[in-house]
Amino acid sequence: MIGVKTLDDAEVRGRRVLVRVDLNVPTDNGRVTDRTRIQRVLPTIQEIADAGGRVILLAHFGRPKGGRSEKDSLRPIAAAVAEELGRPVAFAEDCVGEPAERAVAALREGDILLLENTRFHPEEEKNDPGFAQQLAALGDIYVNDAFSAAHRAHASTEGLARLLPAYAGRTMEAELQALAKGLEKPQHPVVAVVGGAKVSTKIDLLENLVSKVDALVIGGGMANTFLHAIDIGVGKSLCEKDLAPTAQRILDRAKETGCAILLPVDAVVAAEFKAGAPHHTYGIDAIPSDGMILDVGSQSIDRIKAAIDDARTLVWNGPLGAFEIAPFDQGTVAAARHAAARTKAGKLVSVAGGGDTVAALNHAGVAQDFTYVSTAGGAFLEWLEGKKLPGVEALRSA
Ligand SMILES: Nc1ncnc2c1ncn2[C@@H]1O[C@H](COP(=O)(O)OP(=O)(O)O)[C@@H](O)[C@H]1O
Ligand SMILES: O=C(OP(=O)(O)O)[C@H](O)COP(=O)(O)O
Repeated sequence: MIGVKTLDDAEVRGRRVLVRVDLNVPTDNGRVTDRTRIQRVLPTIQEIADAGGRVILLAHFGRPKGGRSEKDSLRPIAAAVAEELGRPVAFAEDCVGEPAERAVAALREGDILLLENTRFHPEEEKNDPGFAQQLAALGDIYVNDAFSAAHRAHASTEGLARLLPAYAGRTMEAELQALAKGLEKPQHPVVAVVGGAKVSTKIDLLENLVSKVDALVIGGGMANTFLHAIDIGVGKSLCEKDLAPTAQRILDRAKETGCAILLPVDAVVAAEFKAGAPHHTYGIDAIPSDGMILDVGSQSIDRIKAAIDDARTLVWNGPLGAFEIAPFDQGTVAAARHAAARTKAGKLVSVAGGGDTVAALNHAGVAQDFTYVSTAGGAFLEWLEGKKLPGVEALRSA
């Protein structure tokens, strides 16, 4: 169904397996503050090591622009991976050349090695064929388990798949299966929930969604631009007024495709963007001129829940309000819990992604109840935009 070879098709015993992972995790003074991405790639690493493969992990960290820097070294991440795995992880000071070759040569069956940041070489981001060849020379086969970096056509995410027998790792496989269920071959009706701060970062995404889904819920700061476009006053709310024609075009397109658009019918308004700020719920026609919309109101929440009840598939990106500051998290939390309950009851396939979306679902305490929550930010958005991801395409044509 997903059109790629997986670990089921790979013979790994005794072989040097180059495994591309995404270890681009948040850190504070070298300490990893969220290990989700590390935990996601453990099954692939364990499976290959347990089957007698020699695991060579390839990853980038930060955006060092081709130069070496202590702050972008993967060395501290190797320690975190080892801790999570409960087995040793060797580290090589460079991802190509003598340090890498020496470390690879020392690997026994079942051993695990992490190579230093691929982006310490500018050739990585240029997808330089010579650099990809140098990486390929270190392995016998290639496994890509980094969906969240698959929107980059880099040597370690794309080039390598063209040089070695290439397979999807278990996380990549799960991600592609979930995405196929979410939007590529979903069960209809499909409802998309899109929120977040701005329209400007999600124009392509909204345009793609209105041609694919049956209903689109627009919430968060971006809803204000749509409300402004249909002549509803939004007071001092976040609003990209210059994008009103774009919002109108998306609304017109939705009419053509028969996609129902759900905009807020009421909103929680405060005078300032601050936790616990005095707030009041107004009908959407009556937003005070000095007020700021920070969440959807209770009637809007009921409509969103009803739209979720009508759907068999849900795709979600972006919070419905300023969920980081209470009580403006209520719309997001209520909708997330409702979707989670429908999913647990076996009535909904729910797929969510995006940095703040994952944080919002965790905040609501229901991320584990969704069918799939992607750890990808940019790659998930590009997929929602309907773009082909170079890392995935390379696996498909391998
Ligand atoms: N009504 C609103 N006014 C201001 N900011 C909002 C509003 N609704 C949501 N936001 C903000 O949008 C941000 C998330 O947007 P975004 O980065 O687009 O989401 P994601 O990372 O999931 O794609 C959050 O920080 C949230 O506080
Ligand atoms: O963390 C990442 O991006 P994301 O936060 O958009 O998911 C990926 O590792 C890609 O990194 P990049 O955006 O520096 O190419």
